[in-house]
Formats: sequence, C-alpha cells, structure tokens
Amino acid sequence: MSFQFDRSKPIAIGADHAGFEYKTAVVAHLNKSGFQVSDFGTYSADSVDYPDFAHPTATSVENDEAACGILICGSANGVAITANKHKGVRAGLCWQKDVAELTRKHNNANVLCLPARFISLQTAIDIVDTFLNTPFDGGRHQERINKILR
Ligand SMILES: O=C(CO)[C@H](O)[C@H](O)[C@H](O)COP(=O)(O)O
Repeated sequence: MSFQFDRSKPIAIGADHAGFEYKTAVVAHLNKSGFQVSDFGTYSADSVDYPDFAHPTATSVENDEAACGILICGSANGVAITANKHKGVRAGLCWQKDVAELTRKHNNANVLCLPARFISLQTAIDIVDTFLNTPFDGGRHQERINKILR
C-alpha cells in the first residue's frame, strides 16, 4: 500500500507530556520516511495541558494546511475528544494496527490518536505506518460519514 494523503503537505503532529517521548520517535520515523512534519509540540516532558497541543494540530488539518494529523497523549482520549471538535476532522483512537486500518477504511479518519501509556513504541510506529498507507473504502461508509456532519 502507498501513502494515502497529500504528500505535498506536511503531517501535523502534537502531544502532551505523556506523549512527548513517542512524538519524538514518530517525528524521527516520519522524517526518515521522507515526510515533511509540522510539530506543534509539546517539546519537553514537563506537565502540560493536551488541548493546547491538540487544537493547533487539528486546526492545521481542518484548514487543509496539513495532509493529516497525529496526536499522542497518555490514553489518547483527551486529544481525540479535542480534535473531534474541529469541523472536518475525523480523529480515530487506535491501539493496534487493525483498528488503525478500520478507521481509515470505514471512517476516512484524517487524525490518528495514539495512547502512549498503553502501547509500545514499536506498536505506535506500526500503527502510524498502517494509518498513513490504508485507503478509504468509500461506498456505504461515505454515506455514514455524511450523516456525521449535521
Ligand atoms: O487526557 C488524557 C486522559 O485521557 C491523557 O491521557 C493525558 O495524557 C493525561 O490525562 C495526563 O495525566 P497526568 O496525570 O497529568 O500525567
């Protein structure tokens, strides 16, 4: 499978302190894979508030400035709740590759949320690769997505 997003735009990424270590590793992985990355922070392990990093990351996806987004916090719930407040953002919380595949195939998710305190770093990297390279199935799934946008 190949990259499913606009390669001319960066991948936006953000995390709170609980996701900082994994964000650092994911950014390195993306750079090594040849992707542009917009890193919205946080930039240390000092305690911070996840909305302060989830909002700008989701905004860049909402405004079509980023190809897609990746958000990382302890459970991924906080960043997912925040990102899904943004129009046109479909943020999927993924803890294994199969879930990442399905949120792309069925939900056409454009933001991936990773629970750093519940998965290994290698699992997180594998989920990122699956998310970026899985196409949306369309069809009946598009009809359902259309119903989200009341
Ligand atoms: O929002 C969250 C909970 O769903 C994230 O997991 C945060 O990373 C977590 O709340 C941070 O907790 P901490 O005790 O302040 O490190």
